[in-house]
Amino acid sequence: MARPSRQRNAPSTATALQQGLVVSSHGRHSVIECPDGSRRIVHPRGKKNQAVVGDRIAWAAQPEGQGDDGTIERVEERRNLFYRQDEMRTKAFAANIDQVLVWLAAEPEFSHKLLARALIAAEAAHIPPLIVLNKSDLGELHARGWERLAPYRAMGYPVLGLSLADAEHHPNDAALQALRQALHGKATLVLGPSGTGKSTLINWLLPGANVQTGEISQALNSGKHTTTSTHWYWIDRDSQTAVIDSPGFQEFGLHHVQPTDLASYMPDLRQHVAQCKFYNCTHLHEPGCGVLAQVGAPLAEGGVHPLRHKFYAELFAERVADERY
Ligand SMILES: Nc1nc2c(ncn2[C@@H]2O[C@H](COP(=O)(O)OP(=O)(O)OP(=O)(O)O)[C@@H](O)[C@H]2O)c(=O)[nH]1
Ligand SMILES: [Zn+2]
Repeated sequence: MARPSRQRNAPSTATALQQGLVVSSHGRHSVIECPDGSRRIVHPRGKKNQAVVGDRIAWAAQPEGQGDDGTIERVEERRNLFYRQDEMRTKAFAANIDQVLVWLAAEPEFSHKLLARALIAAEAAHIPPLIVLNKSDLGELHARGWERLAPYRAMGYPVLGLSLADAEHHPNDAALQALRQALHGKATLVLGPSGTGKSTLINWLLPGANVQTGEISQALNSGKHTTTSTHWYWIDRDSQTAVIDSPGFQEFGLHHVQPTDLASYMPDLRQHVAQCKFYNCTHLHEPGCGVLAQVGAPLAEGGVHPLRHKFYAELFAERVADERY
């Protein structure tokens, strides 16, 4: 029996709202996990889908006869949101996460700039980062990458070196165990360049992960395997530990970070700011600047690596230039 058409867009006050966790997102559609573990597709009432992976949402079932998809009625308040932003748009990675794992490898060689930008975005969102350098089986190349990470270790970020090659045959490997330990009980967003082993990581943590996303994502992507969307994977039976993978990126805009806040999101600079003579010091040229005084000093003694200060100055200039327009 046909229903009156006005019901189509009527708010669903009659239907009790249900809770769901957004586990993947595909443009206008999101896949949610319900408290009973079942999954279903939901979409917003309006054009734009505000929900991102990791969001808790309240959703309503469609009136009978109007399909299985639910509608997103409310996105619950977020604990945090990890995102990047350029002039054009904001690109959210995930909400409500406990840490950001920047996943790098001996090869391809990582970019300091992208790493530094991702770390600043994490600091700005108050989400603790950790760094992994994969492919330690590549010897010399790995040693070089490890050396390039020295400033990040010195500024206090946890950095793990490991190899996922043949990982399933080395369950007692100390570094792999340390990684599992770091992930335990948390929701971790994994972020990193292409070719570093992120898919290998998910498959090691969760053999058969592709199967788990199976049916619904195939329906939404017309069967082609996609790495262009973000997925939330529970890696334990109790749904306490999750990893979230995300598509790679070439740019990491920080339009949401004020130039004068930058130093407070860079731990190596931050530790010296209190020594600056002027309260509004930009740490670029001022006399009596606590940061400039440490540029080139040994890292072990709290020194600021010259490349880090150069990066800071460039990013500062970039952000100031953005604000002029
Ligand atoms: N030598 C070595 N190779 C590895 C290791 N981990 C992964 N690989 C290889 O690196 C290549 C890239 O791994 P993927 O897991 O596809 O990398 P990804 O980060 O998911 O890359 P995209 O899918 O392009 O985003 C594959 O050939 C893996 O077999 C490792 O620890 N050592
Ligand atoms: Zn200063």
